[in-house]
Amino acid sequence: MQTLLDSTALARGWQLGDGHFTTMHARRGRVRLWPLHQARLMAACRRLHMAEPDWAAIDAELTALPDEGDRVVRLTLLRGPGGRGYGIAGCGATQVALNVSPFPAHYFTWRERGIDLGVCEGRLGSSPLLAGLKTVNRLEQVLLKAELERRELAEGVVLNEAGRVMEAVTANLFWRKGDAVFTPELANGGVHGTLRAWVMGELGERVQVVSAPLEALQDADEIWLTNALMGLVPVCSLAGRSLGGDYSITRALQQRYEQID
Ligand SMILES: C=C(O[C@@H]1C=C(C(=O)O)C=C[C@H]1N)C(=O)O
Ligand SMILES: Cc1ncc(COP(=O)(O)O)c(C=O)c1O
Repeated sequence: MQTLLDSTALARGWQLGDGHFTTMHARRGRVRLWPLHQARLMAACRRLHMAEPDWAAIDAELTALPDEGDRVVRLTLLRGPGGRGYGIAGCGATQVALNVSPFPAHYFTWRERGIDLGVCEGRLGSSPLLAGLKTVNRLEQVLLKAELERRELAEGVVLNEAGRVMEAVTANLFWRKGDAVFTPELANGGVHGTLRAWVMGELGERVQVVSAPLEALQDADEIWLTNALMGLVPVCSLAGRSLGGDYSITRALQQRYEQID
């Protein structure tokens, strides 16, 4: 499925990476956590000074998804045609591409069995203007994913240049020490994940948003990753050290997440 994309809008996307996107899980024809995806898209449009897309047209497309199985639905918004160079004055309506693809089945295995988490050598740069946004500029993640592939790692913790824990390559992360739950502060980089927002809503004030060194993770009783496709994935070991197998919060959150659309 592909909609409403013309070559001039693609030109800004190709030439400048001038757009943002979200990747969603559709189950039996319904996009899970659509309100959180839409809220992030709206926030990104505001921060990037992009016009909002035609939400009614998008709703119509999403409503027409096949009522079966699991699918990946990627919604990309690119700034409309116009402007000169970087300039955005006079750019037209935001352009939309909706792509549906098969769901990566290994994420179901990851949810059940957990994964071994590495620590990436590559670091994230500081980018306060773009922090939290899922822009179509994802070259840092492309390079980090290349590192995972080279080292045959399922996923890896990514630090920033100051050595603070930021996220994983394709996911956000949480950890628990005793009763306290933590997630990295993302004021200078990273993606404000929809599943991260959902977990923070579920756990409320129990979650502390912190700037933490790798040692905090190494000292954790439980670690889990989140993204809209993988859901909540328990971490069995960090850099080769077992975490002890207590997945209590991860399992409780997984159960709650299963019950919602
Ligand atoms: C780049 C996309 O989505 C991100 C990347 C992955 C992945 O590499 O597995 C998964 C979810 C997103 N974080 C995309 O084109 O959907
Ligand atoms: C770098 C990065 N961080 C975090 C996330 C998690 O975001 P979400 O929960 O919306 O999937 C993703 C992908 O989805 C990502 O690519």
